[in-house]
Amino acid sequence: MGLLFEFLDIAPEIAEPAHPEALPEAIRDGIRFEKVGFQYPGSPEQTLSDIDLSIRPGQVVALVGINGAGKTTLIKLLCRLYDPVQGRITLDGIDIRQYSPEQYRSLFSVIFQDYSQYAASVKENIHFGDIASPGERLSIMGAAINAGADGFISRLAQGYDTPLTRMFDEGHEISIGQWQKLALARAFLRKSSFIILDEPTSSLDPEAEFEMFENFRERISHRGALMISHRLSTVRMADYIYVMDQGRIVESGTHQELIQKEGIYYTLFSKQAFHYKDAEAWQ
Ligand SMILES: Nc1ncnc2c1ncn2[C@@H]1O[C@H](COP(=O)(O)OP(=O)(O)OP(=O)(O)O)[C@@H](O)[C@H]1O
Repeated sequence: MGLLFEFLDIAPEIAEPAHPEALPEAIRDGIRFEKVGFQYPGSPEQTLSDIDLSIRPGQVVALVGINGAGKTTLIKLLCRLYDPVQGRITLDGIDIRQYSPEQYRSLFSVIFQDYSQYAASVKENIHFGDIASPGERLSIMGAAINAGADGFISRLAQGYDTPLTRMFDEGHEISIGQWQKLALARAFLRKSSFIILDEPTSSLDPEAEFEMFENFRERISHRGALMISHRLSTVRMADYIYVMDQGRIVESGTHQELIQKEGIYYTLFSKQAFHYKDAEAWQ
């Protein structure tokens, strides 16, 4: 089933439309959530309410909020692992329930916090999960460069052929941050239209995080990106930020707009900004 399901062992019932729409060849407007509500089957309460959100091609969108706010649930609906109970989600104006679920999901590369680590070579760790045909694949090295992984890979004794983990006699252990970069390279390798990152930088030190997101917008090119992060330094480089609380979007805007508002976003990140000692964080 590809990269998307690497991390998810759930497969709820999702209906296949009788006459599916063809996916757009090039995405123009992107994804829109329109007044979306959701309740997990068997759950007594609504997990998402009244969600309005959009992700356009080439745009980096961030989702922030305290634990349990509903961020991962929103991603599950975005990737059509569940359908809304109210409202709708559209891709270029068409309800996503009108597309074949499998084709629709192929638009997404998702990296969750507990991304996979394969006891295999660096090269194999990047191209596992690639469901595109060989002719369609971007080069493994290109994807690694895009993910900021090429530097450490080229310093390994056998470069891209280096076996990873000590399960091999000559296997190398790499750091969590380096595994994270390989997961990002895996996402870049696929010709997906959207990259979804759920806490992508939790294990990265500030320097590695800076490398990973330096010129990120240019590196995603025409793709749309949605990231969940608890780190101000990651979130503030997004084009647009949604703040969630108890299943609702309670604030949205650019970093600057949200700081000026002095609301929930401001409160969430004020302690972190103090640690950054970085005046820019507040601009
Ligand atoms: N499969 C499920 N069935 C029922 N309730 C669920 C399920 N998964 C999550 N929930 C509930 O939905 C709410 C939102 O959870 P979700 O994981 O979307 O939050 P989150 O904002 O991503 O949190 P975190 O920052 O901790 O990852 C929580 O109250 C959670 O307990």
